[in-house]
Order: sequence, then structure tokens, then C-alpha cells
Amino acid sequence: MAEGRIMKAISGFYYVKSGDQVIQCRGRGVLRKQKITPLVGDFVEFDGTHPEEGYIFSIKSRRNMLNRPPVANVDQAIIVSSAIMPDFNPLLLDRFLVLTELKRISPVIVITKKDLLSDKELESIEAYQDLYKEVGYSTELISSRELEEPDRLKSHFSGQVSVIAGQSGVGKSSLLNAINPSLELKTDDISKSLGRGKHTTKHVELVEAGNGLVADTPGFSSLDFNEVTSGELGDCFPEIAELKVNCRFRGCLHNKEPGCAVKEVVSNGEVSSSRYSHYLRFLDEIKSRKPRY
Ligand SMILES: Nc1nc2c(ncn2[C@@H]2O[C@H](COP(=O)(O)OP(=O)(O)OP(=O)(O)O)[C@@H](O)[C@H]2O)c(=O)[nH]1
Ligand SMILES: [Zn+2]
Repeated sequence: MAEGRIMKAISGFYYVKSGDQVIQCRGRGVLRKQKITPLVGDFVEFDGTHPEEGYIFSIKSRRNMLNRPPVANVDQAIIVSSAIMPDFNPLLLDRFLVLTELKRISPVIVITKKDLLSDKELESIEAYQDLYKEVGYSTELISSRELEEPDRLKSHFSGQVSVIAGQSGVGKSSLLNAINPSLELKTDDISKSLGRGKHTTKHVELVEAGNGLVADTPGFSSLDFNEVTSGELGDCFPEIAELKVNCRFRGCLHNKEPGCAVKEVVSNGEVSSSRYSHYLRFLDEIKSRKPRY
């Protein structure tokens, strides 16, 4: 019995990497009986005596799993946001951050298209960078046209399984190509809009980038908070989670409750009012459970 990791899944076949070998496997009937579907990213035990005809016997317990893309054991999300074209969107960024926190995936914020910024615009983006750094997030401001510090950017990927996330056109494919040019991901807007239909049925694969692995299909395409309860939301904002012990009431939602430590700190300016206003907005969405995009 050998052990390995599923790198790719295509119509019932799983490509399991074990050492330097990749073995094509099928799932054993016992998995189907247990209603377990192997996922890309899974660590598995398999019989690989015949290289074209391996069998997966069991799947090790998962640290987490995503539905889109279907990948298990994800370490981090590279959240890509463009500085401009489309405009930097802190509300959307906070949405992605909440979803990664919920899945216990650590985020890295990469802001792209630095080369297109005027000095004044650069200043405003750097102020946002400081805000997110203060919360405790790693952030990078880059141009995928020309990476200033490629090794630094690559180091974020090293030894990790990452998913890449971010709205359309922010430069996700360009970023991966800049890190690993052999990926040759399409970045041309026209060819991609033709390919988009295909994108949804395409099978996910873990590909190499900067000494790590990254899912070749972007994650978190659904950005509503159906899986988040109002009580959990505060825990998805590290700066709010840290303060909640000081709130007068247990289970304080940091909204209208008296003696709320979070509100106090927001009024002092120690917690960013933009992050707090997004928190309140998401809370409202969760309470009314109407997805918005
Ligand atoms: N000037 C400049 N242009 C960039 C940069 N990154 C991406 N672009 C351009 O922005 C456009 C969109 O980039 P993509 O990499 O295709 O964006 P994407 O996020 O993969 O887009 P979707 O596949 O639609 O989700 C392309 O025309 C890129 O050439 C950058 O850092 N600087
Ligand atoms: Zn509170």
C-alpha cells in the first residue's frame, strides 16, 4: 500500500502523486459505499502495483474542503485585487477575507496593476495596504507586467497549496503566469470570454507555482454568506475577534448592544471604520439572508 496526493481528477480517474511518480487510479467501491468522493488535494492510500490501474483505498481526514474549485486540504488563498481597472474594491476584498477565515484558510492579499497608478493613486492604495497589514494580513502590491521582487512573491507560494481568488479581470492568470511562465494561462480577454462556458466544467488540477501548488481554477465564485451565522461573522474579522472578550455581553454582535468594546474602539479610530462598516453590512446580509453580489 502506497500513499500519495491527488493532483488531478478527470472522469473517474484520479492522478495520484507519490514521490516523483504520478499513478492513474480509480476509487475503490468501498469509497462509493461510504459516499466519499475523492477530491484533488486529498491524501490517499492506494495500490499502485500497476501504474495505469491503481486503486484508491482510503482518504485521510481533510483539514478543509472547498466546493469551488473542488479541492481539499487548502492552506491559503491568494486574494487578487487590482489597484485600478477594475478599481480597488475593499468591500469585495473583505468578502473574500471573511470566506477564507471561515474555512480556516490563511489569506495573502495581492494587489495588481501597480504600473498603472499615478503617484496620488499609489498613495491611496498604500494606505489600504497599511490598513490590511495592521489587521495582520500579508499584502503585496505588484505589477505582473514586470515583477520587482519575483522571489518575494514566489516565497508566499512555497510549500503551500493555494487557491487563487478575485473578481474577473483583476489579473489572476497574469499573476500565475508571471510566477510560472510555463503555465501559459490565457489572459487575453477575448479568448477567455469565449472559453468561460468551458471553465465551469473544466477539471481542476494542482499545478506548480513558486515551489508550491496552486489550483488552476479560481476559488470562491459564490460570494454570499449562506454558511456564516451572525455569531461567527465577528470571528472572521481578526481585529473584532480580538476585542470581543471586552464586550459587556457574551454573544455581542457589536451592533446596537450597550458596552460594546468594538464600537468604542471604532470611535477612537483604532479599528478601521471601513472594515467595521463592511462588518455591519455583512451582518445585515446574514440576518436577511439575501445573497448580494
Ligand atoms: N498593466 C497591467 N495589466 C495587467 C496586470 N495584471 C493583469 N493585467 C491585464 O489585465 C487584464 C486581465 O488580466 P487576467 O490575468 O486575464 O485577469 P483574471 O483575473 O485572470 O481574469 P478572469 O479570468 O476573467 O477572472 C489583461 O489584459 C492583463 O494583461 C498588471 O499588473 N499590470
Ligand atoms: Zn461588542
